[in-house]
Amino acid sequence: MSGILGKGKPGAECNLVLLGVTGCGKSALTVKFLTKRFIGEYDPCLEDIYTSEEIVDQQLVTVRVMDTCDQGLPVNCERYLSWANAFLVVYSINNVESFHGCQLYLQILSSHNKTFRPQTPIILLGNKLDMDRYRLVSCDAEALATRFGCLFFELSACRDFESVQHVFYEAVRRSNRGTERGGSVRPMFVEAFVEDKALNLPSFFTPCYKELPAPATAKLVTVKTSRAQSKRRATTFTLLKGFKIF
Ligand SMILES: Nc1nc2c(ncn2[C@@H]2O[C@H](COP(=O)(O)OP(=O)(O)OP(=O)(O)O)[C@@H](O)[C@H]2O)c(=O)[nH]1
Repeated sequence: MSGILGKGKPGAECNLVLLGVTGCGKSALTVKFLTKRFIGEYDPCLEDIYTSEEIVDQQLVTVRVMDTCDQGLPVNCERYLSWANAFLVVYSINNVESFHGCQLYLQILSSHNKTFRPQTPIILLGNKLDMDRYRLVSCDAEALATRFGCLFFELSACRDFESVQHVFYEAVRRSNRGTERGGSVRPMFVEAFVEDKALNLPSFFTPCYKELPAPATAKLVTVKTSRAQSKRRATTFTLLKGFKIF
């Protein structure tokens, strides 16, 4: 198992796993990536895998996203450890416990990576950037990302879609690079991109509360239920119907 985004090869696939304590926004980020919408209500017991055909760097990729539900501490990690091509470890910037939860996940992933080659890329994600005025986690996160050699982004599931898509696409790219990921990756902030004019980045990184039009590229293709330990099964349709979409 490795990043399998083969150049020019049809049928590239990438399995992404979202980890983090309850309420950090894994489902909101997943649904935002898949539908461009922010979800306000959710079923905290849902764990599913969603599949979407994406064009990443001119390459068609089947991206599978596992939105996990550990209901507290990480358990039965085997269900995603060898399945994943990249991990997105999520916390809320306004919740210290969620940040502590990330540290636990990073330790598990790190020890898995020590025995697993090529190493599976990890991205640390500070979610709920729109709650910046209630921020409780800041530079600790940057230090944690550096310590575990992962990329670091801050973003918001209820802000612009492009920032969320950028992070998911970066996970796909990293999964392809595999061992190229060094031990001391420079931490990155989505918001830092906005301020760094020298980088000459496209304007879509500007934070934005406005919802974008209906999904075009992020169409849902298939849905598989594969919960090793969660309580309820549901198709994407039911999941999306069950959510209140703003
Ligand atoms: N303000 C704000 N709220 C968010 C954001 N992302 C998620 N939320 C809210 O946070 C709550 C939890 O979000 P979920 O996406 O269900 O969190 P989760 O990590 O999937 O939680 P579990 O399914 O229990 O593991 C919901 O009320 C969301 O509406 C965000 O970026 N900003």
